Amino acid sequence: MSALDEIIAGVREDLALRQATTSLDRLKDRVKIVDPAIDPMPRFRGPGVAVIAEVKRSSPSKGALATIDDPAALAAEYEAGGAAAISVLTEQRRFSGSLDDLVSVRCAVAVPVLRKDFIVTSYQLFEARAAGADLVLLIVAALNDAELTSLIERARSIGMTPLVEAHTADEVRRALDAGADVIGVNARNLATLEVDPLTFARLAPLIPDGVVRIAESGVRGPHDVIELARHGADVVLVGEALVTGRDPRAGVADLVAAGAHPALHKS
Ligand SMILES: O=P(O)(O)OC[C@@H](O)[C@@H](O)c1c[nH]c2ccccc12
Repeated sequence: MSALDEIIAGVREDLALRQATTSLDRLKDRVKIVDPAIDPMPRFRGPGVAVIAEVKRSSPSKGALATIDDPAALAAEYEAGGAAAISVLTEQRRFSGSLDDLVSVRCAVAVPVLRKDFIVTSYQLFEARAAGADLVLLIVAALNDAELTSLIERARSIGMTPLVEAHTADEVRRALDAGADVIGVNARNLATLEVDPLTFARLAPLIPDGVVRIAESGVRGPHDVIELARHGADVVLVGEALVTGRDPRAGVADLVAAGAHPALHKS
């Protein structure tokens, strides 16, 4: 089994437990009363490189990264540093996250919040929206074409923006065919968990102008942001470097400053 298959098997078990205690109808009722989702597009398409800062305690490849007792406080620091959005890992077994983390973060910041998880059914989309998420991650490698198309449409129908993640040229093509307008190029191969830093440069030319290009994983600092911007990144998504760094607010501010450099004018 690939690393991704193993993670998804665990996700499905945890999902079955939640489905047994909270009905879809109950989630739908909650979705009707939460604040409407915030549109991240103006921030993503604005000048400079937008930074999505991630609340990430651990990962299958690196193990424990940071304790993060107060995800809301961390998110507030990210926002103060200029983050355009906050990503919250909600997967429990490998990433030590939860939907409760997302709820706390949503209450603490005004910027859009991304549910970062392994979404395989529309139930998880309603959970995300009920918890206040504005964006959801959809991983092409975890879904067939029909599932991908229907999850994109369903996410939009309840106001959320789908961030569709690809790691290969074929996955970029599948994302575009399914109607994605925000594509995350993950430098990490989720089957082997290895990072190839050149992935974004290789795949970005396959993503047409008008579709938001997000570079995900392995971004260590301002230098990488400049390099990714040169290859057409509109947004960078950063976890490890920020949660293991000394000052999350300054860490985000440094990335934002690097991406705002006038020599990097976006078309
Ligand atoms: O911690 P990093 O290397 O900055 O990476 C962040 C983010 O890209 C990574 O957490 C991620 C990208 N795609 C995912 C899918 C599921 C879980 C996690 C991820």
